[in-house]
Amino acid sequence: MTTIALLGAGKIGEALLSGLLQGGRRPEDLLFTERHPERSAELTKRYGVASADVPDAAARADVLFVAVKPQDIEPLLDELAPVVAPDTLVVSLCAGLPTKLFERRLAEGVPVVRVMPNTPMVVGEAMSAISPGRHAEAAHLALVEELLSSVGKVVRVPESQQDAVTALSGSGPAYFFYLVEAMIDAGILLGIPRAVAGQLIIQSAVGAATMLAETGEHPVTLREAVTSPAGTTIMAIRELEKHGVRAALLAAIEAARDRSEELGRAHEVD
Ligand SMILES: NC(=O)C1=CN([C@@H]2O[C@H](COP(=O)(O)OP(=O)(O)OC[C@H]3O[C@@H](n4cnc5c(N)ncnc54)[C@H](O)[C@@H]3O)[C@@H](O)[C@H]2O)C=CC1
Ligand SMILES: O=C(O)[C@@H]1CCC=N1
Repeated sequence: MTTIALLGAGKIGEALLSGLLQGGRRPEDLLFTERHPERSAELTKRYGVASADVPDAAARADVLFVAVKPQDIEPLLDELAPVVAPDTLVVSLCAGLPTKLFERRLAEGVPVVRVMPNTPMVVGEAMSAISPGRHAEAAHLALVEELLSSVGKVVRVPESQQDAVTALSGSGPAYFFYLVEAMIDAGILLGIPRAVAGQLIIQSAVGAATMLAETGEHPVTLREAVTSPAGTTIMAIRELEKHGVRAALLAAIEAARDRSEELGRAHEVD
């Protein structure tokens, strides 16, 4: 059985740990490293998975998932460099960091796969985009695809698109949460109790997302079906257009893409 170690068990690391267990991986085939001892103890208690230090994880695991913040990567790379064997697969979940960074710092030939997942991983509905580094072969990509399929959907993209993917689906759930939050506020404005407004908006979001996923219809077609001539919806759409919501989304996602590129440039390699 493949042994998998998660390096950094925060929000994404824990979501992956939990998803891999739900997908049938045994606790004894999983390990994690975590710099906060109380966090380690909590996770071991919750999932029955042992913690390890970085050299131990590198010695025992076939696959290392790197799930620390991009800003915390350098000390981890210092620890990993002397202990990662060339046949260990390194999978980075870090926003912005190019596979070249890992290839430059780790032993020659170490296969690296870059992944951009998202937090719906906690409910098995992640969208993960994967890209191979220079030494990653078809079998490595297939293994990463299989592992991430236990926590959601997976697509393959060229690494040159990963900063854009980070802005779209990596950060994407935050934009939907923001929209839901604003719509619940609108319910409060209109005098609906918060709990009822929440129920109305969340079920509308679930229904709309399910229609998008299951009907295969274009979002424009689905929106037009809600928008009756001289009805209520068109009055709201006019306000959204007047306030530049579409342009704001384009600019917001472009800014997120730029930040992902900037996070990578902080560790610039040729
Ligand atoms: N939160 C999100 O929605 C997404 C995050 N990501 C990426 O996933 C990575 C993790 O993000 P989060 O889980 O949100 O961050 P987080 O801050 O919740 O988790 C990072 C964890 O790594 C631990 N850590 C840091 N340095 C360590 C070291 N040297 N050894 C062991 N543990 C160490 C920290 O104690 C923390 O628990 C980031 O690189 C982020 O860009 C990717 C997609 C979505
Ligand atoms: O905000 C961030 O930097 C991370 C990466 C994508 C989603 N969250």
